[in-house]
Amino acid sequence: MICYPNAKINIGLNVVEKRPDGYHNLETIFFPIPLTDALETVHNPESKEPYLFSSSGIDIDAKPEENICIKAFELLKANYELPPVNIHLHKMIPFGAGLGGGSADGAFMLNLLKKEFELDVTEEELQELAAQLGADCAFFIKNKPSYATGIGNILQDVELDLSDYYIALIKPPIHVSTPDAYRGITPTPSSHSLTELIQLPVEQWKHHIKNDFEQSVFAKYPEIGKIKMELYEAGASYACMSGSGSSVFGLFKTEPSLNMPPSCFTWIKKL
Ligand SMILES: C[C@](O)(CO)[C@H](O)COP(=O)(O)OP(=O)(O)OC[C@H]1O[C@@H](n2ccc(N)nc2=O)[C@H](O)[C@@H]1O
Ligand SMILES: Nc1ncnc2c1ncn2[C@@H]1O[C@H](COP(=O)(O)OP(=O)(O)OP(=O)(O)O)[C@@H](O)[C@H]1O
Repeated sequence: MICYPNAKINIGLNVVEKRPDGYHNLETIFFPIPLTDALETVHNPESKEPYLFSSSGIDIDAKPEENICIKAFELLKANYELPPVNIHLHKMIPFGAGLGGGSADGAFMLNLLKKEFELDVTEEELQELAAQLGADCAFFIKNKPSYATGIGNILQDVELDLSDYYIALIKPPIHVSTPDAYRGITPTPSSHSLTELIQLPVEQWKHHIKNDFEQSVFAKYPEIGKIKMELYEAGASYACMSGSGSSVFGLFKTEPSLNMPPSCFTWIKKL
């Protein structure tokens, strides 16, 4: 069986407070986008190993057992009977990008194994397992535009139709560490909820919807802030860094023509 784990963008992100466990409570809108990896499982009854893992595409430079797909497999196997399986990941979503690609692979792996082996596991149970893999993973079980609070794992559906827009996604060759990005922030409660602010026309979002990571990340890596400026200069209705960076996205009414350096990953698509 095959599936296509997709990336997400964060439309606004407010880091509200630091928790005693070291994590942060936040407020964000998760929006799925059609930039995908491919993940395949093949039942291999002859194998003596619980899994055989292979990968292609972008090299993520991790041992198989460090791959979040395998962490998801092991987590499910600790709770349910799983026969031997061959797993192949074709990696296309840049990582260290704030696009949640690793989290998507983990969550989709859980769903794929559930389907392949017809496991009796509810969506709620899958969400709980996913949350153990990473703060962003629970979202990818639902994979619908969502308002997220808590550490990003308390989810509420939101109506958000961006099908009139093109998205341009730019990832410079910079890896932003998520824990470092959180350390760079002074948490502040927000005065208006993002569920209210996304009701405004997209053209007004730039005056109201921000990503709290931008200030410290742009100060450390001015190139990322410059990309956001260039997206506005190219006519973006709204532009924002995704998650803790380093990718930046722009929403455009018409297909943009961009002149980004070849070292940047550039992806443009009608939503
Ligand atoms: C920046 C975001 O992508 C926004 O969607 C997420 O908050 C990050 O989610 P993620 O990559 O799934 O994060 P995890 O792998 O669970 O955590 C990585 C590290 O980020 C920090 N972390 C993460 C999420 C959160 N709400 N507060 C945190 O402080 C913690 O130091 C944690 O050790
Ligand atoms: N399937 C996977 N996809 C991406 N990275 C993975 C995966 N499995 C393990 N990793 C490791 O996780 C690290 C990337 O995590 P990181 O959190 O930066 O990226 P991400 O989960 O793709 O997206 P985000 O930047 O939104 O959190 C890499 O160092 C990589 O070795």
